[in-house]
Amino acid sequence: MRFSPQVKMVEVGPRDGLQNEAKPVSVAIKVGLIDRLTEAGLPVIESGSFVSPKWVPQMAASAEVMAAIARRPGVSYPVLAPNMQGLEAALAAKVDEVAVFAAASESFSKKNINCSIAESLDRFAPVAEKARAEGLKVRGYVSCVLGCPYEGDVAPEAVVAVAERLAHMGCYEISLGDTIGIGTPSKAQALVEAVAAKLPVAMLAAHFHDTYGQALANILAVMELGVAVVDSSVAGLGGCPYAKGASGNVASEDVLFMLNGMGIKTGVDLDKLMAAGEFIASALEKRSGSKVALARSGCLG
Ligand SMILES: CC(C)(COP(=O)([O-])OP(=O)([O-])OC[C@H]1O[C@@H](n2cnc3c(N)ncnc32)[C@H](O)[C@@H]1OP(=O)([O-])[O-])[C@@H](O)C(=O)NCCC(=O)NCCSC(=O)C[C@@](C)(O)CC(=O)[O-]
Repeated sequence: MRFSPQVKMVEVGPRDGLQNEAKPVSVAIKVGLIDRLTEAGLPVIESGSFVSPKWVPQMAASAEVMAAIARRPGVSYPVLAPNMQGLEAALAAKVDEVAVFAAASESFSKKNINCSIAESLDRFAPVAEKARAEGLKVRGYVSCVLGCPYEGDVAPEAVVAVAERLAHMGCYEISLGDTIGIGTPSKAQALVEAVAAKLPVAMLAAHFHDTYGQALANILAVMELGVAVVDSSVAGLGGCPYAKGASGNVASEDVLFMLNGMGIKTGVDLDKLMAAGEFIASALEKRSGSKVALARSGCLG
């Protein structure tokens, strides 16, 4: 199959990236980051998470963030909502999209959201129903699609079962999360083939962490099968609080550099994206996790 001529880049840095920061990140910095990402032309910017502040303190001020960002018409600013309480808070914050997040591994589900996979899906169904009734789009995540930090290998059938349930409850897109970044291209392709046997490939997003340096290769591998939605995190921010040692998502700058080089359209401006990456790396006093950013700043070689 030929690559899609256009890829939708879903920026998850302000949520997936920042949720893992040990030191508090101020609302002003989060807003500064999201506004710069909007300026860069990203069509979707996951901007917060209405989860328990005891579980993920870094996302506690998501309502303030949502109130302060400059929302550009046509751009979606989703937030995570694990239950009705989260959805009510998201509705009060006037979000346009929510994401529910399940796992393909029982142990991860328990550690991450304190319930079994089946319980989580039963909990998400009314959340999705109400969100859609309120006019919101609903996205579904499946974590641990290529491996689990507690259980090791995860069978593609386990992922397929969860992805189907999420699709049936009305999720318009299913994001396949390699939470610990352990997948390799042939495994990523086998997974997408298994899910795409049941759901349209146009519904699938690649959400690959870069722990083992495989993310870009895995993205390319699944793009060969028709995947045209890619989640990424500016400056390669993040990890997962419930997957120790997992590094951030693949860096958005690196994904965009690859797509630009292949002539694939995204609508995202690399220079402005790099400016957003520099802003957050400097605010966090960290070196960027993007190879492109390091190369451009002369830090490589
Ligand atoms: C799901 C729960 C809430 C269950 O947590 P629980 O303790 O089982 O919930 P509960 O219903 O028994 O409530 C306990 C307390 O939490 C409060 N609470 C309950 N719900 C909410 C809410 N929505 N917002 C605010 N507060 C909430 C509730 O009010 C109560 O407060 P208390 O009476 O003790 O003061 C908890 O486990 C949780 O918040 N987990 C969050 C986990 C998380 O955010 N993980 C990171 C995101 S997932 C991820 O990163 C993976 C992904 C998506 O990126 C894809 C990939 O890479 O794989």
